Amino acid sequence: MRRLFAAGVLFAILAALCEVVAIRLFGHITDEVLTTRNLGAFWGPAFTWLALAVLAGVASFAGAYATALAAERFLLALRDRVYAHLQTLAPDFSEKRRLGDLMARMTDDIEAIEELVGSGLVRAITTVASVVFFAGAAFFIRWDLALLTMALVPLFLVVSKGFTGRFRSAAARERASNGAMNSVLEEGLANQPLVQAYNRQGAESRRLHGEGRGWLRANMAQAWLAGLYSPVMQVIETVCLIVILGFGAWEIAAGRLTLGGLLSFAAYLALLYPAVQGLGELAMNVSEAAAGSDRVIEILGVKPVVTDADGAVPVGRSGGRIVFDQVGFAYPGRPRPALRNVSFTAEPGEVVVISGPSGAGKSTLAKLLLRFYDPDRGRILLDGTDLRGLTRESVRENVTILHQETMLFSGSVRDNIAYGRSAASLDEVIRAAEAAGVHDFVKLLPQGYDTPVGQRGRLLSGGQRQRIAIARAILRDTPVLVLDEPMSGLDAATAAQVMRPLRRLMSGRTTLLITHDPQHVPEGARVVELEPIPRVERIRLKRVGVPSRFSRSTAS
Ligand SMILES: Nc1ncnc2c1ncn2[C@@H]1O[C@H](COP(=O)(O)OP(=O)(O)OP(=O)(O)O)[C@@H](O)[C@H]1O
Repeated sequence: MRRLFAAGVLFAILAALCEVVAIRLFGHITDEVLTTRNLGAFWGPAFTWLALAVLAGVASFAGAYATALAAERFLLALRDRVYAHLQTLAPDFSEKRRLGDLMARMTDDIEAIEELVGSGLVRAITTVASVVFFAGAAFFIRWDLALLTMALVPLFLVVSKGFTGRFRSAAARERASNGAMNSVLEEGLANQPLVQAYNRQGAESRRLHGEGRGWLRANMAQAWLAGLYSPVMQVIETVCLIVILGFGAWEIAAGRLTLGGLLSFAAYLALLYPAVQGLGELAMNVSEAAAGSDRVIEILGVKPVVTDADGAVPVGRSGGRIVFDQVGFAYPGRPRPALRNVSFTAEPGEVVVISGPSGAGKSTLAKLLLRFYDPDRGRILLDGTDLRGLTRESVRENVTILHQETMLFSGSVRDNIAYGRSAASLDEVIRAAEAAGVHDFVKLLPQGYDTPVGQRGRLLSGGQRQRIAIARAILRDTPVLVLDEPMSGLDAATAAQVMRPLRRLMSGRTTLLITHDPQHVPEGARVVELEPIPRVERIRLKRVGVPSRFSRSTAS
């Protein structure tokens, strides 16, 4: 990639050099052919000029192509990297943020970084090189005239600096508005059934309009600055050219300069000033890019709360013995613990029911088992080994979770069932589907297992989605299973339909069944009852030193 960018720079410099020589030839033709009316001296320089023009064309094409290719590759690699980083953060990270805004960062704002360190840098180098060449050539013709010209260059830079600061703040507002607008769109479309059922279409449109107006204002501030920049620069440029021409005319009259010399000098200036102006514009582009890249760098700067320890080892297929040993945990930045002093053991193949009222920490317990977080106190053991000593990937290879809300991708039924084992054959998928009670309704779908399930599986019923998730879990076949309220949102009849495949799924696996509904507690299963930690209790306990009444574990 670096080589491609370097090739882009070299080709662009070659094209600029060709222009320098071409202008010199133009001066030569003016003095040797036009002024002297000697047509015989025309052809040599004319053909050289033509050859230079072709060479410049090829070089500029090759430069543009190499830069674009490098830029696109850079973008691809960067997007992959940011996405991979996002996937190392606990899912709560995305849940706390607005999805549309995150998506804007992953698309438009990532392009901004490329502008900054890729094609922007190439343009900066080539523009600086052009300035040096054209200025050098002008010096070569008449150093004193060139010096006069150079004296005016700082004027360009001062003016462009004034523009750049304002442009940057407008660009930052524009990036933020873009993210906000995307969020409103994403939320409004994802929650469309709610929006329409609650007659909130107008309110949602107004929200979008409100964010859109912010975006419009920020864009107009940028357009105003960009629009004003060129005319201001052009006026300064014209003043410079007039001064130079006037001075040059005087020099010609005095016989110290040829007409060809003055014309080439003016031609160099005609290229030099736009190049200097280009530097100013580049500064504005960089400001815009910096505003976007700040937003991406912010994501890259977030460290995952859990990483693999240095000596972490992968665990193979475990026997499935789970021990929670005096586990305590508070979410980062939350003073109040979500779990305190939780202890229980789940033997291989055993079903342990995790019960307790809403907010007691049941789902948090599942997150700790999957190592989205590590406990602040105590340990969680898998087959006797602390999870912290195992790689996260291998722990998750042993645990399958069925979330409260069924998550499906927009692919086919088959893709969704095979999500945890993409190499599974159709036969294996069908076997899992049969065990999960999916096969019967899939047979009736228009394209069978290839039928698309729609965005998040919305083309299926809640019970069907749930059973597809069960088939997915059956196919994944891990020794440990976590069922997080598997019946929530299902009516009694559908819950009954789901119950049988669930039992099949649970058989032979260590299962943590999270539920607060006693109806779904299998007979004979042990129950670990979690109680929420009241806000005041923590303070009282600290003062009087009463042991926690939190864990009423029946086990270990
Ligand atoms: N990502 C988070 N950041 C901060 N606090 C959180 C987060 N997730 C949950 N909590 C808090 O932790 C506590 C336990 O939440 P958890 O989701 O584990 O409860 P739960 O028992 O599963 O509840 P429910 O039965 O309603 O699903 C709650 O007080 C909740 O507000």
